[in-house]
Amino acid sequence: MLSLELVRKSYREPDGEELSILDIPTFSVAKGEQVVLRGRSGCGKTTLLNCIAGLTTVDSGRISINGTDIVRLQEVGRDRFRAKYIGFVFQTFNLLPAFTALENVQLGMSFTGQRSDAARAEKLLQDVGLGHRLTHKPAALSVGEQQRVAVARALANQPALLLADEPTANVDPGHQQQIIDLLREACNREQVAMLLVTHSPEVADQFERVEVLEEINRAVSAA
Ligand SMILES: Nc1ncnc2c1ncn2[C@@H]1O[C@H](COP(=O)(O)OP(=O)(O)OP(=O)(O)O)[C@@H](O)[C@H]1O
Repeated sequence: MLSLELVRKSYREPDGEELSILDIPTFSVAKGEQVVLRGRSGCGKTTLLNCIAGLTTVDSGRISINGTDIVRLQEVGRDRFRAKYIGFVFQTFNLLPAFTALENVQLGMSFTGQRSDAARAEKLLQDVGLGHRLTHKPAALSVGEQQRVAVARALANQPALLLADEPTANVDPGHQQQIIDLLREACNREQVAMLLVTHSPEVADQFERVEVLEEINRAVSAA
């Protein structure tokens, strides 16, 4: 469902130098497959997720999701595609502070153009154990609860691909496993493919497929 071919991404340094971050000959994830992505700090994991989500443009290459090469889409088309097919759980949650937990999840739906479905949003929040926190705003939620809202929001549009960037990094150890279990259950239930970045060996050990970015990325191995 996800396949990358000859994907290159570099950043321009303040001194004008080009810094090559990604040079990936090939990488793919099958429908419903759950893959962990590891690698040293700064090797390009977040950059890769952002490229796959179309949040960052690549220099060249092909990123195909369900048969559509998102690199070839114009910005508006890419935004629509992302809203429809991709769920993203960020390390820092990125919840909208002025909106309640329920509204944050509903907003995840409205971006896709589908009618905002309060019943589904409520069910998603119940599934992550927050049925009693629907009308609370992020500031009134604990860090672990905020991350659970973010998980529910990422699933709101019934994505085909879930990208999770260190979703347990800011959560205490007691809640880490809960977040991982929630993500895995949701992916199993809805046949969602997942690419999960984590630094935690305990988390990585729970997955059948663990990829190390340095091993699939020529830019890093050459550095
Ligand atoms: N917008 C940007 N402009 C210039 N350099 C950037 C930009 N974003 C990231 N970088 C650099 O690209 C490299 C890869 O960053 P990235 O955030 O993808 O790494 P990472 O593997 O996710 O790191 P970590 O595990 O610490 O989160 C780093 O050296 C970073 O400083």
